[in-house]
Amino acid sequence: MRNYKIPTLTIAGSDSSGGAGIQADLKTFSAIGTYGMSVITAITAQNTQGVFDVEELSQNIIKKQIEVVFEDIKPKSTKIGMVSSPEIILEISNTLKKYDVENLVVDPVMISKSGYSLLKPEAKAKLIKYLIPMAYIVTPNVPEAEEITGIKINTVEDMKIAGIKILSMGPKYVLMKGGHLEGDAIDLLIGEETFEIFKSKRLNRKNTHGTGCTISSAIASHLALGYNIKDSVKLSKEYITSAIENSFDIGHGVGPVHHFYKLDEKNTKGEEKQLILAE
Ligand SMILES: Nc1ncnc2c1ncn2[C@@H]1O[C@H](COP(=O)(O)OP(=O)(O)OP(=O)(O)O)[C@@H](O)[C@H]1O
Ligand SMILES: Cc1ncc(COP(=O)(O)O)c(N)n1
Repeated sequence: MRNYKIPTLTIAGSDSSGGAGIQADLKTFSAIGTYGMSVITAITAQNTQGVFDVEELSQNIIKKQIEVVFEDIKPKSTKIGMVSSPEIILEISNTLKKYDVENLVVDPVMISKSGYSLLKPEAKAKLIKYLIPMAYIVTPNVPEAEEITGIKINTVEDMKIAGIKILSMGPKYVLMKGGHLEGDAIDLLIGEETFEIFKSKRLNRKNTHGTGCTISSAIASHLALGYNIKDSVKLSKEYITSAIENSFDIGHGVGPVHHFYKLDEKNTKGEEKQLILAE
């Protein structure tokens, strides 16, 4: 059910090496089949080996990007990733409040896989106060959920307790991602009357740069295409599992996951299209 005319927006940081951030989000939107748009909050000088520098964009240009997008092409879903500072969070929250924002996915990005702090410590309280309550779904990983709730997470039961605490902060749903625990990769979808477990085998792969950005953008894409929350998470979990399974070595550090661009089943003459894979 791809629809290249369904607009989906990411508000996030740029990753110059293309594995995470805005670049991963736009690749995911295209692969799943929606029209991707972007509001850049910060530029990172980043590669597979780490984040080397960050420059935040001004509040003014962040606000203007959001305004001109919403006033021209209203997104069917919006995903928020790296937001960096308290001022940027306030600007995004105040600007989004002027619009009818559908399907807001908040990925509370804090620390990159390489250990660089992408959210200033003083911004955490603002993220909790302003962005989490606006969200349709929040997608924390284990360390992020620990930061947000103050609860230490070692087991799936702890994930559930922390997830329920985040739900009480105002979003409609929480997807607690268990990629950082040991054993199977277990994610929990928690809502007022919802509790679903999404489980996949843990894949032994080193190249997992951008997994969090990818699954949150996949959820945003599926919601925009009209899937309900459970199906959106189920299909997005399948997407990230296959993207990790096919992740590859590029650069000298932790490489990116692989985005599959599915072709539409039929071309305009109704013929089956052939996918040609390059070696
Ligand atoms: N080794 C793995 N094998 C299979 N699935 C995994 C693996 N690692 C992570 N996942 C899955 O990938 C998704 C992202 O989870 P993770 O907890 O890694 O997010 P994240 O830490 O936010 O990512 P990032 O480090 O990019 O910010 C989840 O669905 C998780 O279960
Ligand atoms: C701009 C930006 N946003 C998000 C991430 C998190 O992704 P990861 O944890 O895989 O490094 C990142 N590295 N860079």
